[in-house]
Amino acid sequence: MAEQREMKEKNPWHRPVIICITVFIAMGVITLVAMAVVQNKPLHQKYKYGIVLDAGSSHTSVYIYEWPAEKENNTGMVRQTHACNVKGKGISSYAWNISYAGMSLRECMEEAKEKIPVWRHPETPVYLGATAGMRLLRMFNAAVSDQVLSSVERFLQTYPFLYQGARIISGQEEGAYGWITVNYLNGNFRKALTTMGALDLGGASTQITFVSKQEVESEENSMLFRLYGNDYHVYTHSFLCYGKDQALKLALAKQLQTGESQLRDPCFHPGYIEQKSLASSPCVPETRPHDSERTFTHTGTGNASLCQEVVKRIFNFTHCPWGRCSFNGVFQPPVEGQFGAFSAFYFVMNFLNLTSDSLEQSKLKMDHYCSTPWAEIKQRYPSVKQKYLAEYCFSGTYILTLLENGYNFTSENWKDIQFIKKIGDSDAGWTLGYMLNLTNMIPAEAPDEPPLPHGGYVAIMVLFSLFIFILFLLAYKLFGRPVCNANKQII
Ligand SMILES: O=P(O)(O)OP(=O)(O)OP(=O)(O)OC[C@H]1O[C@@H](n2cnc3c(O)ncnc32)[C@H](O)[C@@H]1O
Ligand SMILES: [Ca+2]
Repeated sequence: MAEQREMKEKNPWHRPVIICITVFIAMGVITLVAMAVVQNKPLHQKYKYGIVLDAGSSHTSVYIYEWPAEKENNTGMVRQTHACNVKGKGISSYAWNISYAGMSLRECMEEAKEKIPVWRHPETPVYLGATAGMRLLRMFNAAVSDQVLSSVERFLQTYPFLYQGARIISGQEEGAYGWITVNYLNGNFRKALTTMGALDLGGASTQITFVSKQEVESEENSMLFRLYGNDYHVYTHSFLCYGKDQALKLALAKQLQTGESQLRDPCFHPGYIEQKSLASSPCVPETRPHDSERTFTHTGTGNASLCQEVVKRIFNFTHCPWGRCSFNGVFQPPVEGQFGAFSAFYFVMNFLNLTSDSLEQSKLKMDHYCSTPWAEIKQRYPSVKQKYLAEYCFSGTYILTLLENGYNFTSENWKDIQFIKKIGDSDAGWTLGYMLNLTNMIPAEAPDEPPLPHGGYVAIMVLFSLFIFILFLLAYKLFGRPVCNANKQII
């Protein structure tokens, strides 16, 4: 019994004071950890929004982007939350029906109003950028292109958003913003990784943009960006009239040069026959404004190698005033690194199932595809829009020729081209880069970041608190003598 009492007296856990102290320490540790968690927990996510309208030559798309409000200046935070395709053709097609240009955007803008919380509307910027279709219209008739822009401007101003302007962006901007988009979405700027080039094929123009270690001989093709503390010397060029719709017009015009009204075309399937007219375009010298439209009977013969010969004729590979050129006398350093190829590069290569083939395999597949009778193609793909379907043989051949003979990709570096539509949730294209630039969301210098991420900070707090607690207990066990015990002995 006496032994038991002695053990009880020696065992500090039986004393209320010790129990109280221990409970207080435990509560202190819990409070410390809880405070660290609460203090550093991200606040309830509040998002900000931005709207960009891509007024392309073939159609307009409305993109909504969002980013956490409190992380406005952190890169990698902006993502696309919604995309809406405007019904009908691009705004340049309203040249003779101007008042409807703005109205055509109604459905998609109403959708944007619903998707973005009402209280954010007044601070949500809206930008409209028009590309090659409007560049061509401006060349064709500058007054009319101004009126079309005014029509969309007036319409967009009727919305409760923060209207930031509607303008025709330059080919250089289009290329550069596409490059910014793909590298931003891949996190290449943030991590200071090697960047990837961007290839965009639209309806009326095409862009090539990449970082080159070699000197860019022509000033108009050279751009310097300082992003996130690093300098990027970028080569970019936009070929107006070399989008896939205008390239087809160029190819038809070349073949129709002989003045015949019958066109036997190797770029269309055997059995394909249509009455067509070559609508006027500033891209095709033979059909300058006011020329009467040329009507002809378009018959397919389906031969990919002959088609490639036709396509090659729309490029000038001989004239080059620089050290080296792509085509039409345009300077281009040798392609280097990985490339992301999007828009029609993706639509067409994806349809033809060529996104992971070698250059040689792709050519063989094109031979087979182009020679397939039109009736069989229609039967095989009943749900595909007939205009696209009829043109895939031409478009595929055009893409292979543009990449190999135009930009000088080879069998060796063909695998460096990735045909992409989206990166994460966001479409590859110039719009995101445009908005990031106009809202200053990619800083020139890397902002200071906390040395530890939130999770790491909390984990370290917890571990240290536990460590101190255990140390305290150990110290007590080894050296501690309760004060009340000593008092008892004196009495
Ligand atoms: O950049 P610009 O030249 O102004 O043109 P755009 O912005 O209107 O051009 P897109 O990238 O939207 O489309 C490029 C072309 O691809 C066509 N296209 C779109 N979807 C397609 C699909 O699924 N299959 C084949 N072609 C398609 C479209 O009609 C255009 O001719
Ligand atoms: Ca485009």
